[in-house]
Amino acid sequence: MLVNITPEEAQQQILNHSRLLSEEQLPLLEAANRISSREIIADTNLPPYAQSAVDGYALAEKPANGKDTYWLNGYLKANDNTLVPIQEGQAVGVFTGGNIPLETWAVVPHERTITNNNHMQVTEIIKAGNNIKKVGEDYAQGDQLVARASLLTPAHLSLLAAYGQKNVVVYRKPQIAVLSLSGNVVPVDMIPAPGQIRDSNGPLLGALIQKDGGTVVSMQTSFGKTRLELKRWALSILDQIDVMVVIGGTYAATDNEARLLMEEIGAKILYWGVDIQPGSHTGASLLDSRLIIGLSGNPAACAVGYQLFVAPALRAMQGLSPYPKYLTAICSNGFPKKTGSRRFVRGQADWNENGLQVTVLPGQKPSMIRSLFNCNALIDLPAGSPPVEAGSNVSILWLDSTF
Ligand SMILES: Nc1nc2c(c(=O)[nH]1)N[C@H]1C(S)=C(S)[C@@H](COP(=O)(O)OP(=O)(O)OC[C@H]3O[C@@H](n4cnc5c(N)ncnc54)[C@H](O)[C@@H]3O)O[C@H]1N2
Ligand code: MOO
Repeated sequence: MLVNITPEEAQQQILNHSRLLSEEQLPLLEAANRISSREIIADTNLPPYAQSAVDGYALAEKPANGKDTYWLNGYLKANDNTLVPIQEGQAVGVFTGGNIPLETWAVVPHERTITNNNHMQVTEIIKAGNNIKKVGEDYAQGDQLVARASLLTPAHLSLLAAYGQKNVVVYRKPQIAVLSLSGNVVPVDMIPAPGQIRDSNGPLLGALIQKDGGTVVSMQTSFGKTRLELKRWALSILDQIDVMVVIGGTYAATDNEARLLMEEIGAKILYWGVDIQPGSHTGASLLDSRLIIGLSGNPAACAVGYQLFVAPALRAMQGLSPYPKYLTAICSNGFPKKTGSRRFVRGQADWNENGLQVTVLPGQKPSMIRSLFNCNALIDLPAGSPPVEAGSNVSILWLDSTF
């Protein structure tokens, strides 16, 4: 077992055991915000035929001197056969998105023409190819429509619909169980006695897990449960889940509830203790190839631990790049404390005319929830850093799933 390691070493341990999930096929609309598990290649051109971009007239050739009169040879409806080439001196009426005759030189919008019985005169200069949507100008046969492991956006859904894909194959959602193990934590619907607090970390993680594409299969507190009941619950839920997150009970040297529970159910401890603040009391284990991740109980420690250790696992399991982006930002208000261990300070990052700025949010004690509001970045301060002066550069992790 590794002890008191760096967050990068802990992430590596977790990623070593974050298996890519199996696939499922979903109707197109249900696939929004899911991760494609296959590359999709265009089997035809888009558009498949040359089409008109306007309601107007397809011309056989360039108008003489920029203006000319054509013989108007009827109208092509959107689904009419267009294999008949347009004849010299002719114009054919066409519709937006509809087919155009073979060998059309350009299409002129009807408001740039004057028609008189079977004659049509072009009133403005146009150029070759004007208002023609060329075959494959959007996507050509063989182009990549969706890369494997892409987050399916509204643009993807639109493109897949244009290609007639009613269903999409995606990675299934990671299934997660959350257990709050802290002795003084009670469920949300209970009135806490003196010394007790409500489980606020469970819902925090539940919401983050859903943002990161997971499903919360079960959320429990240890309140009122015997050790044996907790053990039975953990073992019974195991075959329904991919990851178990255990909150709290991670610290005490001899009475470490989280580690004891993991060991009692037969999990192999991968590491315990990570050299960071907040959230140093954190560890992970493996049971039947499932990860059990233990996070510190203090709310901000639990939140930081989720971003550093749980979110990367969920991303990796769905085929996404596990790591959040590291960026350099100007710290607009500074941070007054020097650091002992490496510290992850909650911040709000945004761009303005001076570049990327980050503001240290109020309420930085690990026991407080306040710093999670508006937090979209973790400021990564190295161990032994002096206080951060306002206006200096800091390194930030740009969070994918904000609080
Ligand atoms: N002598 C020492 N005492 C403590 C140390 C230390 O190094 N030496 N570290 C402190 C730090 S930092 C933390 S973090 C906690 C870690 O404790 P645990 O992970 O064992 O967590 P618990 O004791 O179970 O809980 C701590 C605290 O967190 C709150 N909590 C826990 N679960 C929840 C929940 N589901 N929702 C909301 N809040 C929760 C609660 O206030 C607990 O009292 O140890 C310190 N002590
Ligand atoms: O895990 Mo504690 O800060 O280190 O809250």
